Amino acid sequence: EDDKVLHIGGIFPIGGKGGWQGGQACEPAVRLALEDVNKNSVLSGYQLKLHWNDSECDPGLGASVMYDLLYNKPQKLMLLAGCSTVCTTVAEAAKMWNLVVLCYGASSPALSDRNRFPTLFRTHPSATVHSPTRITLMKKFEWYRIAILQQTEEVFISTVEDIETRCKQNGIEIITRQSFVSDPGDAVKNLRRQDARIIVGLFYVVAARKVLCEMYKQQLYGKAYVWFFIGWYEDNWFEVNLEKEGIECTKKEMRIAAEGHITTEALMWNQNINQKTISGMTSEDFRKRLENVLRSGGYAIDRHRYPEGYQEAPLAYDAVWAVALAFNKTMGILEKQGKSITSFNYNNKEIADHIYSAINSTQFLGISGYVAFSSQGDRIALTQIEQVIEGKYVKLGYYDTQSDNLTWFDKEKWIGGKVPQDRTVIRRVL
Ligand SMILES: CC1(C)CO[C@@H](CC(=O)O)CN1
Repeated sequence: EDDKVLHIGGIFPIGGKGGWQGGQACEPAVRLALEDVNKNSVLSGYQLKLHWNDSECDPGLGASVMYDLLYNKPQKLMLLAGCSTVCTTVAEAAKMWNLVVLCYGASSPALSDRNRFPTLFRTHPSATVHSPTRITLMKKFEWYRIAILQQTEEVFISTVEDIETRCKQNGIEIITRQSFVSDPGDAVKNLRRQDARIIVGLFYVVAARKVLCEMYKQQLYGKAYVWFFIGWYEDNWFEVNLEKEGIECTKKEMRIAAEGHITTEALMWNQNINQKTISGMTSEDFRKRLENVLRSGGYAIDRHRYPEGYQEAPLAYDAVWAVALAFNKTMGILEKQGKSITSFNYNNKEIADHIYSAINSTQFLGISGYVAFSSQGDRIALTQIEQVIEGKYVKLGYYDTQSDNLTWFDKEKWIGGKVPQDRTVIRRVL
């Protein structure tokens, strides 16, 4: 009967053009999670039911979807959302309805602000999760003089602020910070003028192709340079869409410029592919189930035509488990007080606080690896380091920020046969 059902709202970026349409794979992943949670009776007899709509990754449309969900019965106990812009809008408003918001696809560092977003949690790591990894590598290879090249987008601006803070704490000098809106030509020229050798690049993949071609044209690549790029571009990003995007370099030139660059990214799929997670599935089991659901949704998976959000799908799947485990914990506590979670309403801060503290302390092994939240609601995640060696990405190691532990495979290759230096070394001939 209906009173054994717990209702939640969902806002997925599916249609539209701007930003990230990751709801295409994340909504199917959430469907799988609801199936599993309801089958495994994680909620001791209650069923979890989702009511959702498409935000197109547009904050205005996301807000109207949220109002529809809140002003139409049944009452929702919390909201799932994706895209940083939509999560910013939804999470800032949700506190007025005493709703926890769980974001499965939001990387913006700005969302770690508990004053603006008091009820926000995210299974998607903040973009700042790369920073301690980059710093660890700089210290490992003794690079204490670095430069930053960034696209002027909010997510990269707040990421650079985080890098600057950590560089200061670690005695690493940032000799220059160059930014560009869409044409990186002048910014790359300024890097050369300042004799930058170790450069952290922060931009979306279309801008990354423009940077790479500029690097080639201005000879800012090869044995004397180390570039840090973001690791979540598609694997062959530096060889595709060249004509379409008016890139003036050939595939060969792009490969030459790309050789040797290092990437950092947050791990979104549990790397131990035979390890059973809380659902009983391994991450490989999940991959097979997800790909079947996507095929039946019309995606050409076998031709590697994945929908957007495929990479982040485990974050959406695990978000539902986090909600179910938190609700189960909350119901246990409320029952002891002779209360019920179904008596929650948007003005009931007491039950909202129980749900908040239950999520805050929820930890489990999910498809995306160990799931736990920081005091700002951020996902605690591992990062992976790779390097392009002979045109292909090779795993160099993993980094765990929590324990400051670097797992290194000693696979790195330097074009000049030795670790590039962070500055021109004048050899004094005596
Ligand atoms: C790794 C990426 C692509 C970063 O942006 C996220 C979307 C967003 O932050 O709006 C999705 N995942």
